[in-house]
Amino acid sequence: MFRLETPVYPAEGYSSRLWTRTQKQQPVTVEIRPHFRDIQSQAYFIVLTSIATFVTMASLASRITNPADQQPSQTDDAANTPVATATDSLAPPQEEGSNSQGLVESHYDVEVKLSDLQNDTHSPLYSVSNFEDLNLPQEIMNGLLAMNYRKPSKIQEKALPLMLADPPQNMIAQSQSGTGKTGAFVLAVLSRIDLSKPDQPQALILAPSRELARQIQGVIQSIGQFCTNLRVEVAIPGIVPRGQGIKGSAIVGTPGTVMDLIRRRQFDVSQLKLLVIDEADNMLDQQGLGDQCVRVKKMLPPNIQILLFSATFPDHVMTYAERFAPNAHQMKLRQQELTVKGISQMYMDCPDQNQKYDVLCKLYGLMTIGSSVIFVKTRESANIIQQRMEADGHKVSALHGAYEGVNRDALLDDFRSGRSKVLITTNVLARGIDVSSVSMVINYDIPMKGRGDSEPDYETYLHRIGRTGRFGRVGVSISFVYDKKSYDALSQIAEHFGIDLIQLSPDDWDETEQKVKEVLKSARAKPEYAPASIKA
Ligand SMILES: Nc1ncnc2c1ncn2[C@@H]1O[C@H](COP(=O)(O)OP(=O)(O)OP(=O)(O)O)[C@@H](O)[C@H]1O
Repeated sequence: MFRLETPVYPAEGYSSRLWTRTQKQQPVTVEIRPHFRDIQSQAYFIVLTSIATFVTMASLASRITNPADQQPSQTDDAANTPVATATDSLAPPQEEGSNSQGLVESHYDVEVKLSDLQNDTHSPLYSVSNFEDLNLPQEIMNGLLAMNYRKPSKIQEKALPLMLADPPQNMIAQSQSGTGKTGAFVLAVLSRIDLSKPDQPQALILAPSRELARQIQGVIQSIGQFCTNLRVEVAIPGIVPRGQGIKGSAIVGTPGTVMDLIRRRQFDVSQLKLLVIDEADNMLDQQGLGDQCVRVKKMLPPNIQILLFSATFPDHVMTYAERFAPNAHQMKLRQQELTVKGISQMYMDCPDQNQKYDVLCKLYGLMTIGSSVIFVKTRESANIIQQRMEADGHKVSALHGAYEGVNRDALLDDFRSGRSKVLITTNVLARGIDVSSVSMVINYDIPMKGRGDSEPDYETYLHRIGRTGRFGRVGVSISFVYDKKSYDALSQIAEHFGIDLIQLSPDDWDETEQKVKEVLKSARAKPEYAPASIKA
């Protein structure tokens, strides 16, 4: 039996399955039904198109994890629209000096032995094979070696043979955040392209933001560093001059820009063999970039192989994805398996909205143990919080869709390199960003969606917190609640994913510090990790 210490709310008359209302400031112990754990201990299954083959892969002994993001409409990635109150959607970049490498974080006291995790049958990083078994060309193997990728993760091991089989077949692949999906499709891209035609686009990768497109370009270049003549270009706003063709065997772009380039005949798609859509649920959602992706697809060769990747595929998008990528092999996760065990999910019960800022400032010391990302709802609040924190002597930067592309690139590069350690942002960076030093994610505003922000945005929550705990590392997420609405929303998110949330109190900073440090200084992301206070 598991227990959760809950906070409680000033507002009257509500209760949730995970948290129960009680008198203000009086924690109450709630029993969490074992049901969710049982469900979690199943999961991850592969559905092959004709025969549904279920492969039990993981038993998530404890839930200590994460979620996601959502998107606006029609525009490329919300860049260059300097609307102060606007919200942004997704995004991510390319990291310098991060990854693989025994997962030793230089900035703080965290060491994860990847080999242990990859031998744990319950881990999404587990695999039975080695890269040698995947019959990859030697130059790609050399690239993996240089990146210190010793063993494939589960998604890489399972998806790659299916993606590379001939005749090519479509693929819809889901795996938790930070488990190597990018590596998986990059290996497919590099294996499929003909390096003797470096200027001829053969693979197109679509991503929801310029940051993620740049990051993916970097991963292709890194894994493909020994592939002679490899040329990878990005198709993002402001990069390709008018009238000039985009040359490269692999093109990574945002859908709006790619669409424009094809229409203006700056992008020769005639020889494209492969279309990859990263963050595919968001990209295909008609509320987001779906329309643009459909238009792009219509302009591509009809027999192109389509690969769709994401950590989340809500049911309504999955139906659509199956139409977009017909007869696809599918690798799916069950709902209760979506969280990453290395992420300890906490929440702070703030006295009221105004005091959220004070709580944030008090957390600053913990945020700089590693690097941190603070997610807020609007560009305007990102700016305001940045200005206030700077005025109060803290070093923070802000990045959102109102900035010019080059500024966004520079801000993210600074964050990757550790020149800046605390980044305030909107959902534009919620998806895909891979910066291994990120040890803390703060949901200053709980992600909401729908008309009037009427419901929690489950996927965005998962993607946001997935900016930490990358590939077996540990991390902490802290979600701020301050009223009934935010409390209920987080409660629903916890229930949706079967998460045990850990409460932090703004009245006891010693305890808060101890709980956070206990996670960040732990030796590795143990599957069963949970602070003693919430253990059975
Ligand atoms: N086989 C591997 N061995 C070691 N490190 C790896 C391996 N595959 C990927 N990585 C590293 O793990 C980190 C996370 O990988 P990646 O960004 O591909 O995750 P993802 O599943 O695409 O995440 P997200 O859901 O956030 O998009 C990266 O730093 C990457 O370099």
